[in-house]
Amino acid sequence: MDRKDGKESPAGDAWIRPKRFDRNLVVIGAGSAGLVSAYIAAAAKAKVTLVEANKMGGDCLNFGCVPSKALIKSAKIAHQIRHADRYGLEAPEPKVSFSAVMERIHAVIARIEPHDSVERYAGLGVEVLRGYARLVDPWTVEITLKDGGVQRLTTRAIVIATGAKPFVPEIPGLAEIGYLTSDTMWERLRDRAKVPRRMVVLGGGPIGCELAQSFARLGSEVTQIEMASRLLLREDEDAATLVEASLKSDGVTVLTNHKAVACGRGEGESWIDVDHAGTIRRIAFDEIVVAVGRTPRLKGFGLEEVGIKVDRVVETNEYLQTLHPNILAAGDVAGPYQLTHVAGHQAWFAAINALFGDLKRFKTDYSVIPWATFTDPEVARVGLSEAEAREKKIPYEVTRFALDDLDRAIADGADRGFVKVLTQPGRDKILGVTIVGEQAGDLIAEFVLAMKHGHGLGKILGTIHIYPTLAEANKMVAGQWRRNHLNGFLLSLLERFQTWRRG
Ligand SMILES: Cc1cc2nc3c(=O)[nH]c(=O)nc-3n(C[C@H](O)[C@H](O)[C@H](O)COP(=O)(O)OP(=O)(O)OC[C@H]3O[C@@H](n4cnc5c(N)ncnc54)[C@H](O)[C@@H]3O)c2cc1C
Ligand SMILES: NC(=O)c1ccc[n+]([C@@H]2O[C@H](COP(=O)([O-])OP(=O)(O)OC[C@H]3O[C@@H](n4cnc5c(N)ncnc54)[C@H](O)[C@@H]3O)[C@@H](O)[C@H]2O)c1
Repeated sequence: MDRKDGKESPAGDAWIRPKRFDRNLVVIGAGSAGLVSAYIAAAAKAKVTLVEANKMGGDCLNFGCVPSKALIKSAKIAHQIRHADRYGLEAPEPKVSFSAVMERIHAVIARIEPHDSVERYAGLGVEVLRGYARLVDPWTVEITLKDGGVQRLTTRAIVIATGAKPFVPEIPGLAEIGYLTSDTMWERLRDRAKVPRRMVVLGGGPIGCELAQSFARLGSEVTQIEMASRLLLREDEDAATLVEASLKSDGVTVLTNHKAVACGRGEGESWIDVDHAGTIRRIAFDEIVVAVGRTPRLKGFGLEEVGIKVDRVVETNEYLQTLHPNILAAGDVAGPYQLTHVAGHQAWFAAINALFGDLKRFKTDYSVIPWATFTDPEVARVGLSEAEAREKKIPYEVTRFALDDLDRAIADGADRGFVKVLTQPGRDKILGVTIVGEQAGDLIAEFVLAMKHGHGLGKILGTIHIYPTLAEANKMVAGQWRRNHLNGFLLSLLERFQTWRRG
């Protein structure tokens, strides 16, 4: 094909498409999206190169899901020790060795590292290059290798899986005083013997809430600052309210409707000024963690140079193709979600469409996407929230089951929370589920499966659940739905029948 053949690249007239290619696929970034894309390509017998500039495993393994969940576990145990008297045990103030907590976090990362290692992927048939990749044209990737040297590869297709990084707002003085983000905190706090005494967590999203609660439980005085009117804006208010109450009971000072306006240092300590309805308040701290969202890594590796728009995310169609159909994107860099399991889900579509898209393409399926925020209580969701249903004007009915009515939750002292199911009016078809409670992220799996395969609440009600488990909450909510929809006419007929049978 010569340069005038626009079939593969409508924007590619300025470049000459190679006649032959070194690779079937080059994947840029070895996080969740890149690893899965490369693995699928290798499984499909493609010649695939995976390029990683920093750490194999990307953000999830090194700076995100894995370290944060390891931190949450230590914090939860500290919390359980502190409140052991609720279970008839002595409740000493836990002695936290913060350096040991941090060491454990790094040990957990090290345990999981082999799953994402160069060796593992080489064994699966993926060539892994450590270095920084840059698009030269729609079919050529130049890699500045970590060990020195530059390598150019021509490739039929490219998957952009460069992820996202913490967004740092322009607050006067913030850069000068020094701040932590999820990218830096795990190394920067690694050798601290003690947990920071006073911490500010900027942001009330999932990252801010998980970190604020964990540090409070480990002994920090935490102030969490959120400029919106409440925490966890993506979730329904009833769910966020329970999380906020829990954070407060753990000692977090939650400041909603507070906007950070300036930072500085004076009299030996750092401070942040927050504006609440026109009143400025100063908060002193030892460490500040900025957790106000994550921005896709879009710049500096040639996307704009090949004409791809990079306003917010890499612009793709429903097949994850950019304006060059042979350049696709997956994971945080593509959006619309920023979740490891969605990155992996998209990766299948990106890899298959990259390799076979000119023969058959598959539309990315976002119909049933679950997620959880791992605060205590956890908040898990799949499908519509009430707020979304209202906004989209989708008719719905709500059925709730409160965990303080569930035997196992009562026995475990885990009775804060609820299961809330949205269904189509008059039908058991599930539109969305929110679960707040212990292990909500695990409990929701049953609803994810039901929604994925079109099973309604009736099917969940008809399924045996082990007694006594937290999972029974799912059946309970289905039972509640059934009771709400009993047929009055049928019931009165039954009553008359039974009366008649008694003679
Ligand atoms: C604190 C925290 C907690 C989180 N917790 C959860 C959770 O519990 N559950 C969940 O589902 N998600 C969670 N997430 C989100 C999750 O980490 C991300 O959604 C996921 O890592 C996205 O994967 P990705 O492959 O798109 O990007 P990444 O994991 O960011 O990988 C992209 C990789 O590309 C590399 N790269 C970038 N540019 C180049 C280049 N030009 N050349 C070569 N390499 C390049 C980067 O070095 C990086 O390693 C959390 C995130 C954070 C920060
Ligand atoms: N358990 C999980 O699945 C999990 C955990 C952590 C992160 N993540 C992913 O990472 C993404 C990023 O999370 P996040 O919590 O950083 O971002 P977010 O966008 O979810 O929340 C950021 C919050 O910060 C607030 N904010 C923004 N600017 C502010 C300012 N200047 N001052 C005060 N508040 C400000 C926003 O109003 C918002 O509520 C999430 O969208 C999620 O997809 C997932």
